[in-house]
Amino acid sequence: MNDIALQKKQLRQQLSAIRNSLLEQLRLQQSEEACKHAAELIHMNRIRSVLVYVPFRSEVDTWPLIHWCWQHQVKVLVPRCDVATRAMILYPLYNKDQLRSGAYGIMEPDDQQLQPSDDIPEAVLVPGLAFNNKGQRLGYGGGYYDRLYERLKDQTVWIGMAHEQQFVDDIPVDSYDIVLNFVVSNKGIGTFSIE
Ligand SMILES: Nc1nc2c(c(=O)[nH]1)N(C=O)[C@@H](CNc1ccc(C(=O)N[C@@H](CCC(=O)O)C(=O)O)cc1)CN2
Ligand SMILES: Nc1ncnc2c1ncn2[C@@H]1O[C@H](COP(=O)(O)OP(=O)(O)OP(=O)(O)O)[C@@H](O)[C@H]1O
Repeated sequence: MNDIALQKKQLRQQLSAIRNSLLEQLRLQQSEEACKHAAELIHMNRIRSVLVYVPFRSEVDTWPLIHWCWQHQVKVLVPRCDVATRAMILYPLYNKDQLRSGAYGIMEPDDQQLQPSDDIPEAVLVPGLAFNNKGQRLGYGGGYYDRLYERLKDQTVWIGMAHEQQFVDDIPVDSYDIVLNFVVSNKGIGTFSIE
């Protein structure tokens, strides 16, 4: 394992422990606040479609934002993992019943009920373990969002979703890692690298 890979692994362990230690009530309250800020950002930028992750483990809970999007005619897309190629396939989601348990135990679009979409979302909400104020981010190591980044890069707005406890100064990065345009947390909206 190279140096950066090792550093990523250590930071993952450290930050999963921090995120998992947040009490449920605090996590939900912070998620509500982060979703409110994300909705402001979507509204201000007149974004009409968003790729939203379905939360698992102790991630920022995105359900309040999904409901907000449905109420405000913002199209919601959710990803399904193709584990063999580590690609994500995007599906429009209209209600909760269109999800079923999928790869890694994450709720995914049920392909018996839904058709994949070729739509390019105008924004992508990115989950993660650690974020910093340069727009860098550390995920679980599957490279799923990095591959999507390679595919969509400048065609969409990249928004990290964080609990305030997930901010760190330095994140080890490789050349293929996402650079986020915004990181939204319960504390508000952080902006980076906007051309
Ligand atoms: N809600 C949500 N959906 C998502 C992601 C995410 O981070 N959050 N992903 C973002 O990419 C993808 C799933 N990626 C994942 C990658 C690895 C593991 C996982 O369980 N990894 C093991 C460690 C494996 C190892 O170190 O070899 C673990 O954490 O125990 C889970 C999800 C796609 N969907
Ligand atoms: N664009 C890409 N094309 C092919 N492989 C890639 C690409 N981006 C990343 N990878 C591979 O994916 C693996 C995981 O990368 P990394 O550790 O940065 O994941 P991560 O960003 O934490 O995970 P995720 O995006 O799933 O949350 C690495 O082995 C890397 O080589």
